[in-house]
Amino acid sequence: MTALISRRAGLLIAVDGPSGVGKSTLCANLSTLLRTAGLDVHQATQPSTGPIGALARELTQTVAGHALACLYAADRYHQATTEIAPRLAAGQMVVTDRYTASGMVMQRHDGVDVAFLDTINTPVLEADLTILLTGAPDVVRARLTERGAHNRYQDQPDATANEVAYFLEAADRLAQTNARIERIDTTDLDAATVAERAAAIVLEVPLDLKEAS
Ligand SMILES: Nc1ncnc2c1ncn2[C@@H]1O[C@H](COP(=O)(O)OP(=O)(O)OP(=O)(O)O)[C@@H](O)[C@H]1O
Ligand SMILES: Cc1cn([C@H]2C[C@H](O)[C@@H](COP(=O)(O)O)O2)c(=O)[nH]c1=O
Repeated sequence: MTALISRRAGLLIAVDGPSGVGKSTLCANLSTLLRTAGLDVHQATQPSTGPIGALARELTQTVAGHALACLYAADRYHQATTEIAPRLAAGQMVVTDRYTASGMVMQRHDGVDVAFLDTINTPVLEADLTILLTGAPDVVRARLTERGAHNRYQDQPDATANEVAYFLEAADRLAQTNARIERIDTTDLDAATVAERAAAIVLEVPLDLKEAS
């Protein structure tokens, strides 16, 4: 897949996976470990903290389907050009909490078809590495329940099992585009161990990936 924005430096690391699996926890812990290792890390999140991201987050309760999918995709494109690409060009590593895979998955809950989601989520800026967190659905559900739902998707009892399956499918489709995906099964791992494994993976990403664009 051709990235439309050229990158001169820095790596884009996407952390993705089902709601409640531990993405935000990992992004915080991973960023700390990578900074300790001497890297200059910028933490991003999808939806972004910008105006389109705020709108997407707000409208998730009342808007559904194709319209919401396009709003999230618009936020991703805007964030790629205004927030992420400049950081990469300045030589920072960007760690993002959710990215393309979430776009390929989340509006499946609303019945949007996979081909449409894959098309609108063709990345304007491809992640150099996607770390997909997965886990047994009952374990992920328990984490989500303990933390509390953030929106209507997370309130649905069968959402977790569906998301676990949808993300694994999305990872397979991304892998077919030569995207680099690494899965971590978090079922039996504590948060510190997940972060250590993720940091080891990130630090092994070949630097020549930076030149791909
Ligand atoms: N490896 C782990 N083992 C056990 N609990 C964990 C682990 N990682 C995170 N948690 C806990 O699980 C809950 C959900 O974690 P977190 O908010 O990081 O998930 P998330 O994937 O970012 O969720 P969302 O997609 O809803 O934002 C939190 O209470 C967190 O402390
Ligand atoms: C990127 C993206 C996100 N969403 C939804 C999924 C979650 O319900 C929220 C983000 O909440 P979080 O608990 O802070 O992770 O946004 C989506 O529906 N589509 C997307 O592309």
